Amino acid sequence: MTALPQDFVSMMRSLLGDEAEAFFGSLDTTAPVSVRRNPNKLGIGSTVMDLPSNTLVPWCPLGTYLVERPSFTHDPVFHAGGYYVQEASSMFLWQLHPLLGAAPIRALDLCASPGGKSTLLTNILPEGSVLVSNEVIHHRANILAENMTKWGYPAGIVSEADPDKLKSVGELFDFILVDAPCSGEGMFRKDDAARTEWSLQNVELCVRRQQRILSAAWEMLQPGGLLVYSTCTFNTQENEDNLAFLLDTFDATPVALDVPTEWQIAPQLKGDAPAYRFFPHKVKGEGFFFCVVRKAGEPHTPKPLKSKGKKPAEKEIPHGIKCFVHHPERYEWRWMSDDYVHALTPDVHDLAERLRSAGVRMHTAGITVGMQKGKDLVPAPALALSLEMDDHSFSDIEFSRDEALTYLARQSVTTMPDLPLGFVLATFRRRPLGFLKNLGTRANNLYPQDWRIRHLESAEDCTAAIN
Ligand SMILES: C[S@@+](CC[C@H](N)C(=O)[O-])C[C@H]1O[C@@H](n2cnc3c(N)ncnc32)[C@H](O)[C@@H]1O
Repeated sequence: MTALPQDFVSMMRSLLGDEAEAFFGSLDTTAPVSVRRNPNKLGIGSTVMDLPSNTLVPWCPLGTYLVERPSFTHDPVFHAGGYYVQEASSMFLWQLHPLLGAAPIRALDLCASPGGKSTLLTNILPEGSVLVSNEVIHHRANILAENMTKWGYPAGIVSEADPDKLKSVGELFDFILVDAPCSGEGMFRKDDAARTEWSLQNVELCVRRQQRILSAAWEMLQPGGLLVYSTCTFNTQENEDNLAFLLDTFDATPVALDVPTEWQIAPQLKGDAPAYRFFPHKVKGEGFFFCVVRKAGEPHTPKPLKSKGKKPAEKEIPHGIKCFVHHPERYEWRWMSDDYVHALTPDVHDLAERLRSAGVRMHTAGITVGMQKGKDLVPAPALALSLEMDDHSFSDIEFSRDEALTYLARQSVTTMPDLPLGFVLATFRRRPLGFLKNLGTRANNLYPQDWRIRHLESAEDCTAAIN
């Protein structure tokens, strides 16, 4: 590993005093491996969850440490959205649970890709809540959309916008997470490049960017709403100083969390406002900073969207497609620009309309259900992964692990003489992976090209590990 930058070493010595050497030592150790279960798709005890695990992550009941790092790519349950590979400190977000209440809310994850925290949020948001997961960088927004789709949350939107553009939607959200792009000192253990790219000038640049993002977030937060600010860096400029920026600039009050001392999470290094710090010499996880503030005031109902003249006539929704989801009556049914029919709860629909009016690009919204191709109603790949798919609409085929991997690599799969012709759901351990079209003499693999496993040949190395 490249040596730690000298300015970083001096800075951390003055921040940590006696603990500094233990901290530097921890940056030369191997990072722990942890995964977080999708409770809607995975009970305890399957595939990767069968691997030797030493402990649960203390602050998140869905998180488990693994003793070694298997090839997750070659576990079909990973592709089915059964779990997310996430370093443990980030799972601290779970601790927001008691603050979010029971009534449905509108939540925004402003810097969301690849989706670790957004996937976790779907498991702590009150039932009926909408989550907008936003990412400004195009290729990262694609990855986010893929991960969110696989997680299966039916009331999500994935958008791609700079926070300064997104903010024109106004005070819409009851909860906003800003997991900010940062100087990444927390990555010094895993990533050599993080060490070489670090500089004090870059820290300053990050601070300016973070304050711009926080200011935009503030304009989108409802009065009375909660904002979480987090980074994976250690310096105080990007952390406590930005918390102070929030408290000094806006009408914000800090919010404390109940954190048992045995978790070894350190308090803020500067000022009185409570913040939570994860140091790798104290916790089994990466470097992480976390704080919560509340905006003053009472929430208001956002003004209805102004209608922009007469809408073009909507194309008719094919009748049979509504049977593909549970409770079709709960949704507004719309054709969207991806040529798929989407099912949107009224709240998702309202938010999607507001984003559209603000000129924000959306990658997904609600449940992507299917499209009409000639006489066929073609189910969307995303439908197979949605928690709201009504699987009675399809015959299914249960794959062995090798067959599932072949399917996920988008290679040709076995013919299915015993199954009816048409669209068939492919499953592994009863978890849907995607669709095939059974043509009798052959079957078309409908797994999305962009999601396919690209290096199937190395799968054998890890068969023993994940069976
Ligand atoms: C720390 S990462 C987010 C990780 C994510 N929350 C998760 O848990 O998987 C920060 C994200 O901010 C995005 N980003 C970079 N520049 C940005 C900007 N100017 N405004 C908003 N987001 C930005 C990055 O592309 C990156 O995806």
